[in-house]
Amino acid sequence: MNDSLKWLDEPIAAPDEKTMQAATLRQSQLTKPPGSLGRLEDIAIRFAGFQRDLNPTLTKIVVRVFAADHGIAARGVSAFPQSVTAQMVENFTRGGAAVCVLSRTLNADFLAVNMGCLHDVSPHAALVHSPIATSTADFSTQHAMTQAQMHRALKLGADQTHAADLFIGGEMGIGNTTSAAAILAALFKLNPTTITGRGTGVDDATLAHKTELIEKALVLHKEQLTDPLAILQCLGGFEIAALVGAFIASAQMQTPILVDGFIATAAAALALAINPGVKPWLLYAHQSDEQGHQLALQELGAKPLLNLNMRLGEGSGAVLAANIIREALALHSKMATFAEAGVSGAH
Ligand SMILES: O=C(O)c1ccc[n+]([C@@H]2O[C@H](COP(=O)([O-])O)[C@@H](O)[C@H]2O)c1
Ligand SMILES: Cc1cc2nc[nH]c2cc1C
Repeated sequence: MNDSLKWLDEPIAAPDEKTMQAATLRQSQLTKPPGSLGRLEDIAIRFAGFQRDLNPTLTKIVVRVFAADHGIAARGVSAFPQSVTAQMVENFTRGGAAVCVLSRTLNADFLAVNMGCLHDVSPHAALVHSPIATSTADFSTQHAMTQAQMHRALKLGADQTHAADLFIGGEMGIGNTTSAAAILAALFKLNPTTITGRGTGVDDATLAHKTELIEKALVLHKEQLTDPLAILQCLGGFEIAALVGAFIASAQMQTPILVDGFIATAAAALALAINPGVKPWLLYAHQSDEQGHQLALQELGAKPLLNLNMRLGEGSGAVLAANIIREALALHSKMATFAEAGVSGAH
């Protein structure tokens, strides 16, 4: 691997088995029929392993929303104009976007990261300005980005991670469901018709056009689509590359990651293909309404926490689902045991 990418291969420690065993025992002693808190029990046990602490908490939550424009969007694959990417970045900095509202309730450490938009964005304390270019190139005719651009985007994403109780990576980029569908089709060798969806809400004709462009791109780049980094370079976006870098770096610093919707899942799939050690640190927040997300989750063997028919992106589904993790951890550490409460155990 190229020297500037060596960090991607750095080993990732596994969550602590001993603490998970102790947490499993504690779950069996809490005042409830065994297993009755369902997946909330597994979440608490996993977090005990993440934090090497029998009483894990969700206090420090880092939310980073990476935004970038896509060359493919000029082909008319979205229901919205490309100018919306930069406009939404302004909305993130002013706190008016869905992910901002949800992050505030959670008291999360929130920042937007401009990875490269067609339109200027005003400086703001809640905005990291890291543009790589004004947009990626149109991947239906050329590589979406140069190798140097991809390396920078991966590193800039990694730079946004910190040791924390949870990392959430969101994205914003008009056209990025086309990029994410192409990535997933290439990575899992799927027929583009099964994985391509309506994104922001395109009509039937635009969906057919979008699918055709992906089919064309997969043929054009065929020879190169043999490893995850080449797939990212040919078909990705700067914000998607930043997510890949952030997911790998988070796992390397033993910070669990809550994956959001369709685009974040494409980034997680690439991160896993690059460094499989990421796997135990990933949790999946929700099944997006984007057609293809269910299939992508299935390919990953991932079981999301929620299905609320959301398809917004921004990290919104993940920030929402973090509330469930917080409650799972509160139950785990604050419920009384049978012995403490004087409640009889099972026959
Ligand atoms: O996260 C998802 O599952 C999701 C599904 C559909 C759309 N989006 C968001 O919508 C934008 C991309 O949609 P589009 O139609 O422009 O490709 C981008 O900003 C995403 O955050 C996100
Ligand atoms: C308004 C709007 C907000 C978004 N947030 C994430 N993707 C988005 C796409 C649009 C169009």
